[in-house]
Amino acid sequence: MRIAVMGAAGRMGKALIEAVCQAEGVSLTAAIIQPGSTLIGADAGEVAGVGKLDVRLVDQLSKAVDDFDLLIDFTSPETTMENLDFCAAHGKKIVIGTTGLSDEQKDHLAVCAEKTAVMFAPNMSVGVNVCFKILDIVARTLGDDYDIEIIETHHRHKVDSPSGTALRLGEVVADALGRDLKECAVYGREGKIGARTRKEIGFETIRAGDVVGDHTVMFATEGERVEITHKASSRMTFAKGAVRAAGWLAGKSTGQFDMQDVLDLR
Ligand SMILES: NC(=O)C1=CN([C@@H]2O[C@H](COP(=O)(O)OP(=O)(O)OC[C@H]3O[C@@H](n4cnc5c(N)ncnc54)[C@H](OP(=O)(O)O)[C@@H]3O)[C@@H](O)[C@H]2O)C=CC1
Ligand SMILES: O=C(O)C1=N[C@H](C(=O)O)C[C@H](O)C1
Repeated sequence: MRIAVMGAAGRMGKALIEAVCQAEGVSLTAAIIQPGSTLIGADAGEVAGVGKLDVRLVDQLSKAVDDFDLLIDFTSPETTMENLDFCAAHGKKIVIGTTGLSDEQKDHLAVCAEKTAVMFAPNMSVGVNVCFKILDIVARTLGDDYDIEIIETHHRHKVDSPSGTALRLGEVVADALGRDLKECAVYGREGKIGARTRKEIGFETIRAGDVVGDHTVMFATEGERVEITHKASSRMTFAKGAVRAAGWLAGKSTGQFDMQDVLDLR
C-alpha cells in the first residue's frame, strides 16, 4: 500500500510518517505540506526526524496523484474536505483524523464513501476505542440516576473544542441512554445558571502546555462516582492506529468506516 501523508510537517504528520516507516506492508510514497512553506522540496523523513526517505515534500496533492493509493489526513476541516473530494474523484482511499468537522462536512463523508473507501475517527488510539465500547455498557447499566460530565485536556495549540473525542464520548453515552446530545449537551458553565438538570451531559475543556490528550467521563450519583479515563502520552498511539486503519482499508473499495470497524468492536 503506497501512502501519502497530508500536513506532513505538522505534529501528527511527523508522527504518521514515523508510524508508516515502522509498519509492514505500507510505505510512504508522498508527503504534502502547505503551499508557501519553506520546507517544499525537503526530504519528508528528515523533516519528520526519522532519516532520509527519498520522498520530497510537495505543496499540492495533485502533484502526487500518481504516487499513492491512500491518503492519511490530519489537518484542518477545510483542507480535509478538499482532499476528500480529490480522493473520491481519483479513486484514492482516505483515512481522516481531523476533528472539528461540521455536521454538513460529516454528511459529506458518506457521499464520498459511495465512490471510495473512507475511514474517519476522532481518535485512532486503541485505548480510546475500547473506552467507547465499555462506556456504552456502563451508561446503560447506571442509567439516568447518574450525572454525566466529560472533561478533556489538550495542549495549548489545539484549535477546536470540545475535542472530537469528547464529543464522540458524549454521543456514545447519549445514544446508550436514549438522549439526543444536541439537546442535552451543556458546554463550559459560567455564572448563576441554576442547579444541574438531571439529563444534561456537561463538557469541560482545559487547554494547557503540552498535554497530548486526556479524556474523562464521570458518572456521579448520591454516594458514589465512576470515572473512566484515558490518557495519551504520545502521538504515536494515534499514528499507529491510523496506519493500522490504512492497512485494514486495503480490503475495501467503497464505504465509510471508523476504528470500531477496524478493531472489530461493533
Ligand atoms: N483522530 C485522531 O486520533 C487525532 C486527531 N487529531 C486531529 O488532527 C488535526 C491536526 O492536529 P495536529 O497535527 O496537532 O495539528 P498541526 O497544526 O500540528 O498539523 C496540521 C498540519 O496540516 C497542515 N496543513 C493545513 N492545511 C494544509 C494544506 N492545505 N496543505 C498542506 N498542509 C496543510 C498545517 O500546515 P501549517 O501549520 O503550515 O498551516 C500543519 O502542518 C486536528 O484536527 C486534531 O484534532 C490529532 C491527534 C489525534
Ligand atoms: O488535537 C489533538 O491533539 C487531538 N485531537 C483529537 C480530538 O480532538 O479528540 C484526538 C486527540 O485527543 C488529540
